[in-house]
Amino acid sequence: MMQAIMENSLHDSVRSLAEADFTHAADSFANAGFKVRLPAKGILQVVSSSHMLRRPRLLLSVGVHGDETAPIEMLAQLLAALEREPHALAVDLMVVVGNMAAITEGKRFIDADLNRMFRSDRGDLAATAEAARADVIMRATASFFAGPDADKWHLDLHTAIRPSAYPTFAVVPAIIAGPRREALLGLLGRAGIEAAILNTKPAGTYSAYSAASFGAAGATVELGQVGEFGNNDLGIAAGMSRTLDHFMRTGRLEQNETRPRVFRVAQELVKRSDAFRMAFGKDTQNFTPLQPGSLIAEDGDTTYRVGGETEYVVFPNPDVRPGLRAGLMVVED
Ligand SMILES: O=C(O)CCC(=O)N[C@@H](CCC(=O)O)C(=O)O
Ligand SMILES: [Zn+2]
Repeated sequence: MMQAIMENSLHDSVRSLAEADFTHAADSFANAGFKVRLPAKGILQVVSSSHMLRRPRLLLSVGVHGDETAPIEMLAQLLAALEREPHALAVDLMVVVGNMAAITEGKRFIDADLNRMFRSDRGDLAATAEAARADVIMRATASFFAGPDADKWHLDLHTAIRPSAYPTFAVVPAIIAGPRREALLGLLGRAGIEAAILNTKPAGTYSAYSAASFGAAGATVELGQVGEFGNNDLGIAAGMSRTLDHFMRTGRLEQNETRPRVFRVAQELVKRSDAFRMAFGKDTQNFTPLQPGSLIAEDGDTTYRVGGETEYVVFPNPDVRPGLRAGLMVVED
């Protein structure tokens, strides 16, 4: 994969971020007077050195799944522009390149899905390579978000495996409520995110961890589909790129009336055994509607059926390990 990046002669900044090399960024922000920390490989923290300044804290993570490359390209461009004028940074910023080994291999994960490990109880995932990486990321996240009074944000940027009726959408931890949820939906709408799923089932994801542990307003954001470096349609991510650029340079969110279409999780499909079978193909596109009462999946004695209203299937994946989420069924909120 890295060789492919070289051959495509993509911009150096993409290669640096994909290889989690923050040397240039660290120098640039440090020379501009920021406190820069590199708590672990693939993690950069840039904070104001003035205690007087109360700035929003923004965490941007990419590559939590190694084959989801578009957000890496998008963020590399944003960081490269900021590095050229580092004084413009108006937020405290943390950048995480999630699963570096998987990025190098162009795979979703090496041993197991990193985005199910942001919790203390990992069951039989505890011995995987990704568990150690999750520990490192969680420690760095805790140090960045320490303290109760800051305005905290976390956008975990992904791409989806299959096509979607809404090419851009977000999964929003339902624990984010009230004005914080409104502000987050405003940010997502401004960024052109078409749908937002309110999720009450955290499933060990990174954005759910930041929300539950530190009160960060945030989401997992799907920006199009999985693709190789150099083959991504970054136009899909252009709205998010503009919105993040504005936020990082002003510390403020633009006013905005547009909101994503809001859904909420009606049921989580958990694969309990290798007998798990879905009633439709795993390439079924996200937000495909299923009629009330229809069969969703069978798993030994367990049968999943649509409830009393139309449900839409999101992330259908029967290939996950037993014990993990094999899909979400969502309804209009
Ligand atoms: O397209 C798929 O099936 C998976 C895309 C993806 O990685 N989605 C995230 C969503 C995380 C969340 O629910 O907040 C994931 O499954 O980890
Ligand atoms: Zn992902």
